[in-house]
Amino acid sequence: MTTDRRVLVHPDRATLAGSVAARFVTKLIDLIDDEGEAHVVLTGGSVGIEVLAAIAHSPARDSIDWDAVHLWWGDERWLPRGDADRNETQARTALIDHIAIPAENVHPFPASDEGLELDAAAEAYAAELARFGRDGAEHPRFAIMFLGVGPDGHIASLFPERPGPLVSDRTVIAVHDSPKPPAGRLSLTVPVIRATERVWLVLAGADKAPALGLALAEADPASVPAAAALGTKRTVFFVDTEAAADVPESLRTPPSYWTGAMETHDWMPSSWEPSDYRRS
Ligand SMILES: O=C(O)[C@H](O)[C@@H](O)[C@H](O)[C@H](O)COP(=O)(O)O
Repeated sequence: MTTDRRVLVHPDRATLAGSVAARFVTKLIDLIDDEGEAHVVLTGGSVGIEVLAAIAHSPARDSIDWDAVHLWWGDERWLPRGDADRNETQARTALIDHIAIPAENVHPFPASDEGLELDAAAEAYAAELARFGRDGAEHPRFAIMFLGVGPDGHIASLFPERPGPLVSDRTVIAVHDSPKPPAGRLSLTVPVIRATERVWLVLAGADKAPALGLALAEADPASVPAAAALGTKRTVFFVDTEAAADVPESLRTPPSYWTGAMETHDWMPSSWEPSDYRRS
């Protein structure tokens, strides 16, 4: 586990989404070359879905061997299959419907109209995770996990001052009283997030600035769940200038650096690192 966090600041959310998409495509190609497969966790939320749409628009997306990719979700809203507010539905519309990924490689959470109660649905998803765990692991080895961040600092459906961020004995929880609608939700837990190799947090807008500042200051995860988001290899906050308002100037990438950068991202080698800044 590394506690190293990086903050990459982009001039606006469109540039942010394009930058993350470009990095995702190149990283995924490398991961599949090296390891033969990659398990990826998607997020709901506006920025997370914009990233997926940007991946769909990347000319390089067809260079990915999607047969080797498994898609999972960090959380889901307890709604009927196909509901426009389900994270799964939005991800399918933005990306999955446009790529040649086998249906069995897509692992959505159960939906509310499939005959399960919410708690049983959490257990069912935990069982699906365990089916792909190697050597008795409770879940697959996740190569990349996307996470959105709420203005209150929540990630996935782990909300501040609720039991969720503190759960450590399960991989999946049912949330019955989410402060963000709908009330019913399913979520991966912190131990799964922290077992992930690369945690990529995507956030934009001035209302996210306090949460970002507190997460970087390593606030108590019970109050700021985003502070618990750490990957075993890399933790990156992809943000826009508005969300970065509370990030010290010394840690920010100058917006001018990014101007025009999008035209070149699609073909940049995966070893390319923008002028990101480490915290220490
Ligand atoms: O189902 C959801 O709502 C989420 O997965 C949630 O954790 C989301 O990612 C954040 O609330 C950020 O959402 P925005 O980017 O829309 O602010």
